Amino acid sequence: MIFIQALQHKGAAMVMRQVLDELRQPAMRRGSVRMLCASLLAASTEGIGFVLLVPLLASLDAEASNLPLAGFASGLPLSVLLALFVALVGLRAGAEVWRVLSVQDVSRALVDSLRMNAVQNMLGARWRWLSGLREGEAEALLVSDIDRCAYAVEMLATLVRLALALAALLAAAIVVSPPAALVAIAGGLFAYLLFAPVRRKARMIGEELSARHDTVHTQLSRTMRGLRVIKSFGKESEHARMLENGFSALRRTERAYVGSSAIAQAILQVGGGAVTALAIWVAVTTLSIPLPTVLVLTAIFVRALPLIGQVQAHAQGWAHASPAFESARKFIGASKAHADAVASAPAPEFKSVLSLRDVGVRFAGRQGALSGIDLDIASNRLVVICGPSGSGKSTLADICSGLTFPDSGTVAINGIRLELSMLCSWRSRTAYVQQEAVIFGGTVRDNLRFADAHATEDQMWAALEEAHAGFVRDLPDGLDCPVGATGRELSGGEKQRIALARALLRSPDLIILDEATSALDSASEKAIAEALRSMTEKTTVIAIAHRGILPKLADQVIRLERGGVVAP
Ligand SMILES: Nc1ncnc2c1ncn2[C@@H]1O[C@H](COP(=O)(O)OP(=O)(O)OP(=O)(O)O)[C@@H](O)[C@H]1O
Repeated sequence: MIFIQALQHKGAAMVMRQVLDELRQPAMRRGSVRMLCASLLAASTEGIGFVLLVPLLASLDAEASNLPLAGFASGLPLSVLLALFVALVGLRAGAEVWRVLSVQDVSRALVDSLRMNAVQNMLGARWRWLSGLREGEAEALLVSDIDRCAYAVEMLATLVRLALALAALLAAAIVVSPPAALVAIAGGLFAYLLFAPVRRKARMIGEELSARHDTVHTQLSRTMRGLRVIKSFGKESEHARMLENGFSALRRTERAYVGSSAIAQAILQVGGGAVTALAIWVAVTTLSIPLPTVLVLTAIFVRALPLIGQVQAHAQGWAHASPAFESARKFIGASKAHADAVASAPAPEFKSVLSLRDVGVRFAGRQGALSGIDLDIASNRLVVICGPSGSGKSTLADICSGLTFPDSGTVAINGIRLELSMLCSWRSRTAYVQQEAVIFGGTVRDNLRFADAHATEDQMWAALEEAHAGFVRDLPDGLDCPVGATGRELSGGEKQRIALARALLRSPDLIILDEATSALDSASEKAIAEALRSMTEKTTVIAIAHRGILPKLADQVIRLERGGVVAP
């Protein structure tokens, strides 16, 4: 019955299967078994404790010696019976501690495993799929959704414990008086069915709460990303109002959720109380059960009532948190379905020419981003790609760098066709610098070593000089100056120059710059453009640039319009 309730929301059976699949993994199997054993131990001690009440009453009252179980443990002095009782309570308390710790271990292990699974599959997915992810989608999933999975497991584990405890109490009631226990079961089932609409409403509010959480998360991450634009457009108060509306809608739903949970619990308590009263009335008036038995039964039912209330609360908690499993599994499944090509073959060194023949790229549900591209890019040249926004420049750069594999046509290096299996190897021969230069936390040195873990101090300074990033010498601690999120905030131009130095340290065959000089002043841009020109002695440079000095210095200018090459 408990699980029927827990499984009532849409697709819940599938989610339950997914959770059980996760719990069967070797890292969690032992913890899950420990969790189950502790729950069984706690539940059975509870049931035995109540059954022990019968000989306890029998030892106190001569009338109680007629009870069905009075003979059990007869002859034992009161002190021994009480000591047994205390031992059982102690055992139950110990089992509960063991259970809580096991649940923590399992839920944390599950979160770590899900998160690592999601991260690894995401990092291993094709760029084309990654670039199409909704803004903030992966972060929301990796941080909050996966944390909600731990909560769902805790809810489920508690539901199991409650189910076992209720089963033990029911077994105790059956041992004490089977007819009265049957009346209570029938009454309980009736009350359960009667209050189904209340539970349904509580579940719907739980689902609405999940949706509101997602909305607030998305609004917050969009605001954080757009702070500069919000401020420059003077939209601070408008945005604050939008967030306030989101927060208050969340609060209202949270209140409704708490209220509906409390009401559902209160109704369950009242219904349970009525069922208990009915069972006692039937026991005394119709079944003529002796008063001491009725007392023990009452104690059992009174203990069971709050447990039923807890079942309701935890089933709601599970219904609220378990959809996070579906999201996590869907994300992992999608990343796997878009897994990058396996790196099984080496790509040739770029010695003479990179050729594209009739290359086409089409994103799902869109017109082709590129079509019929025929190009030859000779090695050790400075090549500029230009064209209007959306004409396919970044897509072409992604094809050249091996981040994207064309849907049609071929790419060849020195006449050797680039196969899907060579893509990873080819990528390792290229370096990419994007417009929004990415600087990781840590020091300048850490950022440079990202490209080459064994780069020497001299190599790092040479790359920095070549990228016109001499300003690093003036930073406090130079190469060891903390930068990025954990340290000094660098300007857009400074970041671009460090990103360029990092790319150079990789000694690539091909270096691709996607508007990577856009944040520089004209003097720095000129200096870097000249540096790029001289870099062609050892590498090939492809730069996406709309204007400025780069197209003038280029050996080859490729102009794109609507996904096709046109005359420059
Ligand atoms: N991951 C994606 N999913 C769907 N469509 C995409 C994706 N990436 C690019 N596109 C679409 O492909 C077309 C070419 O995009 P691309 O980014 O290559 O153009 P671009 O010339 O670099 O544009 P811009 O100069 O504005 O950066 C555009 O219509 C774009 O919307």
